[in-house]
Amino acid sequence: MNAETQAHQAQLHKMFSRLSMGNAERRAQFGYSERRAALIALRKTLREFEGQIIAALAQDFGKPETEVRLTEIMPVQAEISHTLRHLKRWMRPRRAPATLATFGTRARILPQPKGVALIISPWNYPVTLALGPLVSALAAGCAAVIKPSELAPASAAVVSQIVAEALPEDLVSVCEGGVEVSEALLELPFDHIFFTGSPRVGKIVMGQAAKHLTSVTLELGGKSPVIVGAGADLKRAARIIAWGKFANAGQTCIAPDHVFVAKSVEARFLAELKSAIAKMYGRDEAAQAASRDFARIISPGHFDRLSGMIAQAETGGARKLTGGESDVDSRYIAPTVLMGTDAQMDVERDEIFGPILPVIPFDDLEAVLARIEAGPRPLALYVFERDRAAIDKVTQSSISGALGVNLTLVHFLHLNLPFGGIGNSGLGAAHGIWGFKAFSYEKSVMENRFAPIAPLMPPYRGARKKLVRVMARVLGR
Ligand SMILES: NC(=O)c1ccc[n+]([C@@H]2O[C@H](COP(=O)([O-])OP(=O)(O)OC[C@H]3O[C@@H](n4cnc5c(N)ncnc54)[C@H](O)[C@@H]3O)[C@@H](O)[C@H]2O)c1
Repeated sequence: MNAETQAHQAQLHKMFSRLSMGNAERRAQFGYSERRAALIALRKTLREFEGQIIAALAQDFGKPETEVRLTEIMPVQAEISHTLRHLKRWMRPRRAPATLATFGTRARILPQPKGVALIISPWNYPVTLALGPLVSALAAGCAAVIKPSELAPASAAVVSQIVAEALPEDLVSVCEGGVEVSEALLELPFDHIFFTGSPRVGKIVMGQAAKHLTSVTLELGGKSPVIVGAGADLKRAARIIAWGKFANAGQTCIAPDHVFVAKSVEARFLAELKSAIAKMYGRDEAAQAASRDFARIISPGHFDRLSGMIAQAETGGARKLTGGESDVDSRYIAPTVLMGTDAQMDVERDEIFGPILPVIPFDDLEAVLARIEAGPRPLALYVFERDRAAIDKVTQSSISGALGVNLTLVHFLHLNLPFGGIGNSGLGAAHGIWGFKAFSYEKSVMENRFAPIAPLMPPYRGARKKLVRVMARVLGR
């Protein structure tokens, strides 16, 4: 470890100590009114920084202004408003009725802040995925350290400014920087880690958390399949799938990764898909490249990875329905639909996380469900159908973080639903009360009023022995 790294680590240590030393005081003083005030301050500052947020995301990866408003600013505002409406109820201790064995006691469940939380966020929605979890942390009464992604540095700087402006530094700190900052932070004994990112790094985070037995929420990624059944409204399905895929240039954790389409409607679906893309982003290659509504790829590394996926698929015999054009300087990859891909190609094996959509025809829904079952658990699974029996079949027989029927993406906005994955796509959940619970510990508090405890104590002889035997029999029933 060099001197600079050592100095940096000492600095992080100091920051962590400052935050965690205030834990007991914070529990006593960061009550409903104070949490409410912090959330209102965050909402106000977010509004004041709208212009800077839009500029930062344009700089980081050409994210269109309207998409920024819709997916970076509005979701955080909505999370704050929802929390303000419900926080008092979430914080209230819940009465736990006595059971037969605990007759004579009074009990309640008291949600308490876990302490100091670490929020590690990715680059693809750099504001929403840093400040959204922060809303839940503050609601729960935690202090927090945010580590934004180094791949979206302008957005990370704005997140840092917003936090510094809205909240005291002994409550929330932002640590900008790369993997080394994340690694140094993961050495510290945080009380909860909320990680959003890839399954690969999620495993590292969980491994590091295990060293301190720190609890984790893991919001991960993976391949989210779409099933377009023979009974789907194809025009509507095509538009909704194209939007879900190509928003943020496909760099969305719950973006449709690939489409399975019933063979009987494949040709009509592909025609509708082509026309939906043309309608949204432009009729020809030049118009699409000039579209102000289509984002760029985050980094040269990801640009190369995605270009490699297209090249490998084409070499292996896949055909393009539309797209495939790219420009390395601006990191532009056109909305691309591929047909004739196979299971050996990277595009069918790895999470795509870019504007490439393989469309795979099927004869047998059972076989599609078996293939999904055989792979890692998806974060989202989408089905487009009008036939209720087919929808029910997919709903009952599949496991995924969420199931969207005749929609893509918008379940992220439903704050009365838990948002999270299972297995490879994550652990735990975010949003609304589930976000609050992620950062809270539910403490059992039990008071003795007139519980008959004395007869349970030794020496076990005579009448007492008999009584305990009868009690054990009755209570064990
Ligand atoms: N479930 C969700 O809500 C959700 C949302 C957005 C993105 N994602 C997923 O995130 C991924 C894309 O984001 P990304 O590329 O920023 O993910 P990533 O896992 O590469 O990085 C996420 C964060 O982890 C840090 N990090 C990277 N390597 C690390 C290491 N070795 N040790 C410690 N920290 C490290 C990064 O600095 C960054 O802040 C995709 O897989 C996507 O599906 C999931």
